[in-house]
Amino acid sequence: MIEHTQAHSPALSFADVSSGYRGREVLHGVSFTVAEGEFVSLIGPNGCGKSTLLKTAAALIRPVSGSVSLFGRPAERLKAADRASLVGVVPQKIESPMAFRVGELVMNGRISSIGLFGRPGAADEDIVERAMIYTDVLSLRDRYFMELSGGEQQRVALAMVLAQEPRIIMLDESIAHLDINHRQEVLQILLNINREQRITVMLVSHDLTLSAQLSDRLLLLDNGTLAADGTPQEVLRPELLSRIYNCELQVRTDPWSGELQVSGDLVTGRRRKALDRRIHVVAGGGSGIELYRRLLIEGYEVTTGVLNKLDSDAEAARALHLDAVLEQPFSAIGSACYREASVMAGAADMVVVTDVPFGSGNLVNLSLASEALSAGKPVFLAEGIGSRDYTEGNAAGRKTDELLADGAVTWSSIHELLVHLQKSFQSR
Ligand SMILES: Nc1ncnc2c1ncn2[C@@H]1O[C@H](COP(=O)(O)OP(=O)(O)OP(=O)(O)O)[C@@H](O)[C@H]1O
Repeated sequence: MIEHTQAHSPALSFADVSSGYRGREVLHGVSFTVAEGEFVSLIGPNGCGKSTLLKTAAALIRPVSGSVSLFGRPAERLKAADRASLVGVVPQKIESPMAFRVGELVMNGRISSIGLFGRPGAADEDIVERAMIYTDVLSLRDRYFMELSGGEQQRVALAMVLAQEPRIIMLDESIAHLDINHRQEVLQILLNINREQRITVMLVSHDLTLSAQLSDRLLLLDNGTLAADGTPQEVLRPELLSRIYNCELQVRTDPWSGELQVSGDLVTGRRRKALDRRIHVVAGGGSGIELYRRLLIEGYEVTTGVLNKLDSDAEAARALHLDAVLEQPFSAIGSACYREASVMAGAADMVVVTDVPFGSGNLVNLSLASEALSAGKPVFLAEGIGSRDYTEGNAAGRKTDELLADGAVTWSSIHELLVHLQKSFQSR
């Protein structure tokens, strides 16, 4: 253990940290502290910045602004050996030179203590052996690391970090490849060293139920900002999770254990029943792709148009086998295509307008929404059409105001839209 760490400083502290990669800021002004001895899980959707946060915490990435400290010491000023005695990281992807055998690699965990050119003593050998026994990799000692399975590699990486004897261990989805037996064992090891030796643990996990079960506290990241920081009860709120993960999620309390369980809706029957619900989507410029995908996954029939040929939404509609009305490339929508789309939208149960920009060429598509409202069909408009209005005299904005006055409803995320659609169908 190194000297000079502050007695009562947090194990990890982020103060207004922005960080990322060359030309790409991923974390934006993140602040939190982790007390020594806490077990914290870092959760959030793919790409929200969890690994980047871990790398920044372990001083592998230097923040663009703000400061990171480990046990009261500025992370960027720590020497490599000091850092290794404070932080051990089990990464998501493990890279190791081909020629390393497992035993040598785990012994590498001791380098910060014995020095690069020092010889391991009996105590080091014992620590390494213990770490390998704990993680069940002793029998792999003479195998080459790169020849091991994903789960075996993860256990060796954990053995190396345990041999390092750091004061905080960070694991980046490191249990994802483990079978259930080894997963339980690894989690138990982490819990034991956390409870018995007050080693701080920070775990990145996509398993929200498991995170709640293990952790004192959860940090929820959303798009590089901290959306919530609190106990599992405080953070695992269905509305918050559904908004951030952009899908419908439920949180239940297990009546026997009192533990929180997070789940989504899955249709698990052998044959999914067609919903027999048709949505016409007014899109363009790529604004429809994600919506088409989500509506199809939810079981809706989807039609779309009028789009221009070669538009990315038109390409997506073709790839997804959607019925679509297509105008010539780079041309204003003509009356023949409009009439065709009007028939198509007339056959749908509801009309959805995406956050497509409107100009004089596609303004007429908004009339599909007016027609649907006149026919008594629900219409859902992406928020902010007025701010993407490139028509003369703000025609799209004015048309939107009319649609809203006539009963159209706005949506700001696909998840919110899906909830609207479901409610509308239920109330019909
Ligand atoms: N080396 C890199 N260079 C440039 N961009 C990167 C690099 N590593 C990650 N990114 C980008 O930074 C963003 C955040 O990535 P990060 O790996 O931190 O997310 P994550 O929350 O850990 O995701 P996941 O749950 O999918 O593992 C992503 O958009 C990713 O593409």
